[in-house]
Amino acid sequence: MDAAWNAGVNAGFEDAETDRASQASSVIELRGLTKKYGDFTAVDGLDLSIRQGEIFGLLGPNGAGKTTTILMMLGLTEPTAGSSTVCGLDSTRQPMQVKRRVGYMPDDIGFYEDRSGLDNLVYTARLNGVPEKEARERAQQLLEKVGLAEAARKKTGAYSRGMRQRLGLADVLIKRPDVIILDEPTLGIDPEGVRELLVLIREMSRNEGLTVLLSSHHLHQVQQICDRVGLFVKGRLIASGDLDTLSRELDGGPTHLVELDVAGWSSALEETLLSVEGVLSVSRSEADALAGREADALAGREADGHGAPNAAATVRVASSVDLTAQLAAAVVTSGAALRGLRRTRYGLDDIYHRYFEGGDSHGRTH
Ligand SMILES: Nc1ncnc2c1ncn2[C@@H]1O[C@H](COP(=O)(O)OP(=O)(O)OP(=O)(O)O)[C@@H](O)[C@H]1O
Repeated sequence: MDAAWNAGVNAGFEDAETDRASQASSVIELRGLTKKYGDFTAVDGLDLSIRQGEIFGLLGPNGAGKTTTILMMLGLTEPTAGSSTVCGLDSTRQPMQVKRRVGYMPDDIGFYEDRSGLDNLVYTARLNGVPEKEARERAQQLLEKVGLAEAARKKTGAYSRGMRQRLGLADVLIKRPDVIILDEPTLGIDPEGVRELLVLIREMSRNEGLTVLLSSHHLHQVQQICDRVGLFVKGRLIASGDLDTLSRELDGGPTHLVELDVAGWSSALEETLLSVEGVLSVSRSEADALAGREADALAGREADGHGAPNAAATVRVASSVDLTAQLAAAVVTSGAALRGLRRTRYGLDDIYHRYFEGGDSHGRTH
């Protein structure tokens, strides 16, 4: 675990030149940003640049310091040290100006429950100085965009969680911000609702050049829409970059995964696969391993380490180079049958698991 933590890289800032180039177009610039509560350091010397139009995922477990970071960026809490600049404005000294340029959607977004979605949006627009007529027009357009046109006149108290989140997105967009900050935007929404909301966020960012900072502890969601991800643990950014960069930079870590459906799986074959040069780990999927044990038990076999001669298994082989051909050859030469083969990308969840939980991909099913 410690080694992994110490190996923490900041792939977004490999050298000073890249750093300067990113600063030139960066919309969010955090330098040595630190927040202490008494002796406790919630955010510890955070350096981060986010470029215009980028969707950046701040990914970390509960209590990592994501919300505290966001509050400092918005000027809602003062840093103990360091600086936060958003759209060229100092978050601490110019919080009102920052607020005008940034749309913030907290995880517990609140609306006037006895007013309609439309009225809530118009109210927010008016608060932000948008004239009444324009506010109504823009509210209607946004409701259309987020798929709430039909519920526009319904009281928000009767909205589902997913509808509230979509209204929340419209609410942060109504003042035409340059940046939107979404804190756990998909909390409590069903999978289909999550997918729709993420697609919407991405579309809006792409169409309107919006810079998006999305805080989440949901790996798959971040992976789906973010251009770059920062892994945030115990107040520190231990790595940042796109997925390929992260995979490459987290030194020695696996970057390739091959999934093999094998008939005739045995521990001898497992050894053979492990001995292929470049293989870092071989694991059976959990569901598959259970099914295998059941099959062995039904066949009256003891778990003697040799497995069942005809056992079907799906195994995941991780490596730092592409070994697809070698692995297929190893299975076939061993006398087992290769029923299927899939190359999968080494995912953010694998990286997350390795860094945040100190594990490896052993026995994982996705
Ligand atoms: N006002 C405060 N006083 C003392 N400690 C605080 C305060 N606010 C936050 N913390 C602590 O700082 C740490 C970071 O909290 P923060 O809410 O920023 O984390 P987070 O990554 O957003 O987590 P979550 O996903 O659970 O919201 C936590 O340990 C939290 O208990």
